[in-house]
Amino acid sequence: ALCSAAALKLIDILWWKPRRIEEHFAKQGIRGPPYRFFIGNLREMVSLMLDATSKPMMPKSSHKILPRVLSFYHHWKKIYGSTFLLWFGPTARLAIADPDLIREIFIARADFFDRYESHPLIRQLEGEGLVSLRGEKWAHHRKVLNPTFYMDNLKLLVPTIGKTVVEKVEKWAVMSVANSGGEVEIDVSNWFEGVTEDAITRTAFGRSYEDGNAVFRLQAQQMAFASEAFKMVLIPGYRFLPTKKNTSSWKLDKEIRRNLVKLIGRRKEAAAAAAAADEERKADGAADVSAKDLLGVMINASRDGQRRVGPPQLAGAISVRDIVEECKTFFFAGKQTTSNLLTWTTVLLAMHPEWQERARLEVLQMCGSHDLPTRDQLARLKTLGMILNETMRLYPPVVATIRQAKADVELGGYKIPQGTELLIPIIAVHHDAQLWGADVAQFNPARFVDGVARAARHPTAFIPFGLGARMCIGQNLALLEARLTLAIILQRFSFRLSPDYVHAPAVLMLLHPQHGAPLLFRTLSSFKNGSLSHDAV
Ligand code: HEM
Repeated sequence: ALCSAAALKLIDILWWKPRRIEEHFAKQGIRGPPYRFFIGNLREMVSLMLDATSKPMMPKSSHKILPRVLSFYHHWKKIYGSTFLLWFGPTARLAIADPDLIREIFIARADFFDRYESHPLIRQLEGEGLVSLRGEKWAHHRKVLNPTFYMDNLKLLVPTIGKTVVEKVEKWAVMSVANSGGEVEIDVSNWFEGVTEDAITRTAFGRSYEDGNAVFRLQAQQMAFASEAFKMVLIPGYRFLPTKKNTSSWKLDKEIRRNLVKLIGRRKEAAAAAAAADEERKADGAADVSAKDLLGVMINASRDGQRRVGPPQLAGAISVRDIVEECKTFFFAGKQTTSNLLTWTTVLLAMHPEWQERARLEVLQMCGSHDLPTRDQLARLKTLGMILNETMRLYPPVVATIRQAKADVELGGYKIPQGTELLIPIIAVHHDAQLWGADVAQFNPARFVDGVARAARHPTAFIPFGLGARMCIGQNLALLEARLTLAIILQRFSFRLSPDYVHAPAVLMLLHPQHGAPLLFRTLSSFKNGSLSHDAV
């Protein structure tokens, strides 16, 4: 009897419930591709995606990338309108691209929605940190981690990150001068990852850079195993099987934890010693300047939590496991997002040399041709800011996000049952001609000349970092890093697309160039002439 009850329940989940949900939405005028047993619309989605990514963009330099990048959305939107129902297996997702409804979901009615429950393997990849936490634990972590991303704190990183970028690009200068054509070819999509990894390591670990780097190396390996395992997602319980990859991943997990526990111990000792020295310095009247790295603020919060009385969950103590998970999350959320932004910006500046020239002129006027840009100079690079916004409009690194209704809720007159997932296709909002005008597919940074609020016909038309309380915590860091890196490159090089570049934006979790982004860099004569180190080459 137990068996047949379970079987009935399964049939309900896989067949009757989806049919009821379809009917519920159909009555409200919301339609979509029909549900198919167990797989939902996955087969059509995969086939649309494979078809779209089998050929490059046509015409070659077009920015009309929605049909290629989010082919299933583009395809069904044409048939069912911009609000429609689709099926990720037996899970219903309502696609919503109306900016008024988006505002409701993220701001006015945010209490009714949560981050959706991602697949356990995705969670393993992204860590059980800020991105996936919910409720009180999320709120506590967000409060503890926020100060790390205040501009006053981040600006302390500018000289260190800047120096690393300069050292890295100096190698291009040497190579380009040595090459007969005077140019060097670099696949920037790989190259920028090195830069953003460095920045995120410094933000996370500060003074413990070397140790932090070792932890991130192990996490990168573990992420590679998790991505492999993701291919086996249809085998239930696969991630618990003692396969070779799984056991290696478990071993890595232990090693990461061991390293972090050691590191935390050392940091606690150093903090105690620094506090003692600080007392002495304060007695001498010296100023206290110290960057708050992620690890430091979490260690402090864990100590504060322990000091408070009361049951541990109420005290909100942050455990070593929490710290491990947050490290994973920040590595995951902070590295490729920013390197993708840098990649698309350089690709677009290579495609639009007139904007590259304007950006360079501004950088040279503001920062000079050799000096490391300061944080204040970077903040005043208006043209570069407009270019970054226009890049994120057309090529948002995070193309979509998902929410889940915590309870039955009404949204713009629609009745949404508890548990329904909402798919917000950020990129479709950014490519909507009704919001941006007839030139929506043109790369035109000038549309941002009077600020973001005036660029479109709706305040919620531009959401590359999300919206509301769960908006990206790393936004300041990402933009500061992007301005710094681009300013340093523009000071020293002009660049164009390599003849090998194929314009093929695609989504693999994030928006990335499917066939890489090879660009040709040439050292500027203004830079060569003034630079002793290059004259010597
Ligand atoms: C150009 C670069 C970046 C883009 C486009 C981006 C985009 C986003 C978006 C769209 C969200 C919201 C997701 C949602 O509402 O479901 C988000 C959240 C988040 N981002 Fe970023 N991000 C970038 C860089 C970074 C960096 C550098 C870090 C870390 C240092 C970071 C850490 C996070 C975290 C932790 C969250 C979750 C916040 C929360 O739920 O409280 N991101 N990001």
